[in-house]
Amino acid sequence: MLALRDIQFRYPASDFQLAVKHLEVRAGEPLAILGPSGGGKTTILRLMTGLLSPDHGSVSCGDTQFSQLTATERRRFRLEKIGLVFQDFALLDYLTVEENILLPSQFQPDDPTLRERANGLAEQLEIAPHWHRLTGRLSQGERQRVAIARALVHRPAFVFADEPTASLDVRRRGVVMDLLLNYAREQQACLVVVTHDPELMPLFAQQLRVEDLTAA
Ligand SMILES: Nc1ncnc2c1ncn2[C@@H]1O[C@H](COP(=O)(O)OP(=O)(O)OP(=O)(O)O)[C@@H](O)[C@H]1O
Repeated sequence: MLALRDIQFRYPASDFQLAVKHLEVRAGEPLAILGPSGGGKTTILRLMTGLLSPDHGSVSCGDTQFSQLTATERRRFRLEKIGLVFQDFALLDYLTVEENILLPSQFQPDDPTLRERANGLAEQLEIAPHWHRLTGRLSQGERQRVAIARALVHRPAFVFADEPTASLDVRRRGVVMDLLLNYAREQQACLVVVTHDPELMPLFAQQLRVEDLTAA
């Protein structure tokens, strides 16, 4: 379970602030984060993943509370337990699709099934034909799907995706959402998705509107 308690956050030298009294995301009960541009969706995702630290309150992923970890321990926790799809994908564009998908899992204990799983995800996400191409030479939609494969390949217990369908056509939006939701259900993972897409709302057990957080 992901839990946020009594969170207050403000960027240094900025008026923007967030407050979250209490929020829980359980396995199998995916959360959608909604709100206007600049409303704080990415900020709350960064708080949930330990990339930002709140000024007050606690964020826990399972038994792990980020504030009790050193910076190195947080990085390791993210590598092992979290799958993160960034809004700008955060790919290394001088590497191939294969290298981008498998890179984060290089730092984990040897898992002989990883390559097979990476191949399977590439097939499902329809990026297998690009396997040996540099991601810098792919379209935005193709790059977005590489980022999704990379986020899921190591079977993380927590998955966070920032507008993971923003660059995709309608059919592939469906493919990606099915993949994320099925993954969360089958692996009993916690899933949080930032989205602007109202059509996706019925797919989520919970919804969080950032407008409700900034007023506090
Ligand atoms: N590093 C930063 N320092 C100061 N202010 C920031 C920083 N990053 C974001 N902000 C501000 O915080 C607010 C929330 O930004 P955030 O990126 O969380 O919004 P968002 O809802 O994800 O927006 P979008 O839908 O456009 O991606 C914005 O007003 C933004 O300008």
